[in-house]
Amino acid sequence: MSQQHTTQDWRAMDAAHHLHPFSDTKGLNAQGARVITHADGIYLWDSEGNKITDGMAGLWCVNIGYGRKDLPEVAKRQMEELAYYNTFFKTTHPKVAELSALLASVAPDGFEHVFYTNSGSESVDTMIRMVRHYWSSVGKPEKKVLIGRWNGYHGSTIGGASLGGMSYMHEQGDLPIPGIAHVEQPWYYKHGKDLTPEEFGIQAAQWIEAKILEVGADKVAAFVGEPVQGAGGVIIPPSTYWPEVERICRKYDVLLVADEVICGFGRTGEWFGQTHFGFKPDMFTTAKGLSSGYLPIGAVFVGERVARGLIEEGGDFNHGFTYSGHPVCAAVAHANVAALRDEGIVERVKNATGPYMQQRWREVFGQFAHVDDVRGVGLIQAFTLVKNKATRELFDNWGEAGTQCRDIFFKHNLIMRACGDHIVCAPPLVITKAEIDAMLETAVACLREFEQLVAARS
Ligand SMILES: Cc1ncc(COP(=O)(O)O)c(CNc2cccc(C(=O)O)c2)c1O
Repeated sequence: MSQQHTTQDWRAMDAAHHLHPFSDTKGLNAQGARVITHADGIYLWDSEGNKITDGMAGLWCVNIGYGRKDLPEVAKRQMEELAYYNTFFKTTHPKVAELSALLASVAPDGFEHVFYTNSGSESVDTMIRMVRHYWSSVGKPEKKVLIGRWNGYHGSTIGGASLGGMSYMHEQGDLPIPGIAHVEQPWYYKHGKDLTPEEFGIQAAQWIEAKILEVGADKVAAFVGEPVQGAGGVIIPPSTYWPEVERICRKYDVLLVADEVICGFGRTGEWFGQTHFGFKPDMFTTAKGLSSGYLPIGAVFVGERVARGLIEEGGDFNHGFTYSGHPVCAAVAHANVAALRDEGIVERVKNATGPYMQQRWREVFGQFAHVDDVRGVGLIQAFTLVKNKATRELFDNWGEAGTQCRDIFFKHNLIMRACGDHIVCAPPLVITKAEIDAMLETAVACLREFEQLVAARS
C-alpha cells in the first residue's frame, strides 16, 4: 500500500474525480468510500487495516481467490514478450490460440469455438449480434427477437441492459432496444402458489412458449437465461424448468443461450451451470471466473450449429473489439482456468465445499423468524428476508430490509450482497470448510442483530 496517502486523501481524490458504477455518487461522497487496499484468499483489507471476509468473491468473479503469485508472474512475462497485438486482419498470437484450445477442452461437448470480449456485457452484446447474424446467414433474417426474463441480469451495455429484466435500468437510456421481449422469472417462492416445484418449473417454462407464440415463432431468434439468476437474487429454478425450456426452444426452432457469466467456471460445482441443470444451449456467454477477475476478459462459447452457420454461410462477421483476445488477458485466463482444473478447485466445490456450504447454510439460516427460502447450489446461495414466514408475506418497501441487513454485515467486516430482500453469497471457490464455519458464525450474529431491529420496530 502506497504510504504517501491517507484514507482521507484517497477519499477526497475519489470524491472529487471518480463517478462510481451503480452508485448515487452524491450519497456515496457524503459517507466516503471504503478504500480496499489488498486481498488474500477470501479476505480483503481496507486502508484502516480492517480484515474483511469477502462472501461475494468481488463481484461473483474471484473464483480462484485473491493473492495468487502465479497469475501476476504470467502477466509480467506476457507483457514483456508481447504486451499487445490484435486478432483482426488475419493475425493471432500464441496465448489466445492456447486459451481457445483449453476452453474447448473444459466446455461441454459440442462447443469448439469461442469469441473474445472484455466483459460479460460485451459477451452478451456479441451474442445478440451473433444470433441475429446467424439467422440472417441461414436465410431467416426475420428471426430477430430475443426473449429474456424479468429480473434477469445481462449487463450494462445497451444490448445487455435491454435483454436484462431490471426495469430500473430500462428507465435510464430509453431501453429496451427493439426486438427484445421478457417473460416472468421462475421464482417458485413468489409465483409457485399451490403447485409443487416440479409442476411450477414446467409452468414457468411454458410462459416462454406463450411468448414465442405471441411474438410468432418465425420472428423469435433466441431465449436467453442465466442457469441461476445471480444479480436478480439467486433465483434457482425447479429441476424441471431448464429441460422443458430446451424442449420448447427445439420445438419452435429458437436458439437457446445460457448466460454463464456468474455460473461459469465452477460456481455451481460443475464447470458450467448448464451441466448442473441438465440442458444443452446453442451458445453461452462468460466472463468473471474466466480470469477470476485478475484481468478483464469475456468469451462467447459457440456451439456446433451456430458455429457452422457463421463459418460456412456467415462471411465476414463485422463485430469485435480492439482488445478481443488480448495477449496478457488471455495468458492470465489460461493460467487461471488451468489452475481451477489442475488444483481440483472445481472438483472440490462439487464434492466437498459445495455440499458442506449447502448443508451448513440451511442449518444456520433455517432457524430465523424472518428468513425463508434458504437455497443454494455449489457455492452460490441465498435466503429471502420475509415479514411472515408462515404466510410467505414479504416486507414492505422491497429492498429496505435487505439494505439494512447488508449494512449490518458490512459493520461486522463481512461482505454479502442484498439483491432486494434476497441476501446472497458467492465466495471465492477456494474457501475452506473452516472458513465457511467462521463466515457463517459472523453472519448468524448479524442476523440476530437484524431480527432485534425488526422486533424493536414492530
Ligand atoms: C449473468 C450476467 N451477465 C452479464 C453480466 C455483465 O458482466 P460485466 O459486468 O462484466 O459487463 C453480469 C455481471 N454481473 C454483475 C456485475 C456487477 C455487479 C453485480 C451485482 O450483483 O451487484 C453483478 C452477469 O451477472
